[in-house]
Amino acid sequence: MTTFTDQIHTAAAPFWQKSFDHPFIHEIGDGSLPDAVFRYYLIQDHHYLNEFGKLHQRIAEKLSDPADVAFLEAGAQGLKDGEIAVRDGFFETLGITNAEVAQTPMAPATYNYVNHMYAELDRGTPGRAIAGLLPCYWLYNEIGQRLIAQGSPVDLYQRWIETYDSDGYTDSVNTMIELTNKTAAKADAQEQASMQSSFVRSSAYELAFWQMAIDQQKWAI
Ligand SMILES: Cc1ncc(C[n+]2csc(CCO)c2C)c(N)n1
Repeated sequence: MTTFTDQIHTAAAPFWQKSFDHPFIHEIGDGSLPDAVFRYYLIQDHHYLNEFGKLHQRIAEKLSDPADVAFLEAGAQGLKDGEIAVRDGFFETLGITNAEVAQTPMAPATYNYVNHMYAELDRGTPGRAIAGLLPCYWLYNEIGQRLIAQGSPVDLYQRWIETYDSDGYTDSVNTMIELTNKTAAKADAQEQASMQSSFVRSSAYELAFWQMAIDQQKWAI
């Protein structure tokens, strides 16, 4: 049976393929990604992850099923203890200080991606916001699985890849997929279409995020 998430995955497939083929991903794999690009990515991602955690909390406040609330609250907490903490090690390796992070504004692509997810919640529904969170989990898992086979000759990039290929991480992806399907099952066709566009837009923003890092995108012209 085709599930709702199979359907939206197919709708977003061209964006996902472009992420798999993106120079950022290839260069993580072969180790040629310039330090400065990875640094900029990490600083922007720090801003992104902070908002992503807050979004989990905000969505949880609007749901009633205790299991769903618990999963999203654990996600918010897990981000603080897990992914964000792992990144602290990366920051140390690359000499990224809190002051540098604070002084670096969100790049346009980061700002647009984060604001898209808030808009799906505040001007839309919790279901659309959940669909907007899903590419983050799922795309990185597919990228991790593709890259792990080859590995990276650069230790830091290898550690980045391993973050997205652990069993615990794959479990959280599957729970997020289930939550999206459960939410879609309660939605009418119009709401399902809105959930799909939220998912596809987040997939487009994921693609833009790699290029943002390569360009070290800024607001100034
Ligand atoms: C732009 C961007 N998109 C996705 C991820 C990956 N990611 C961020 S939070 C989370 C959930 C559980 O840790 C996952 C998988 C990232 N780091 N940056």
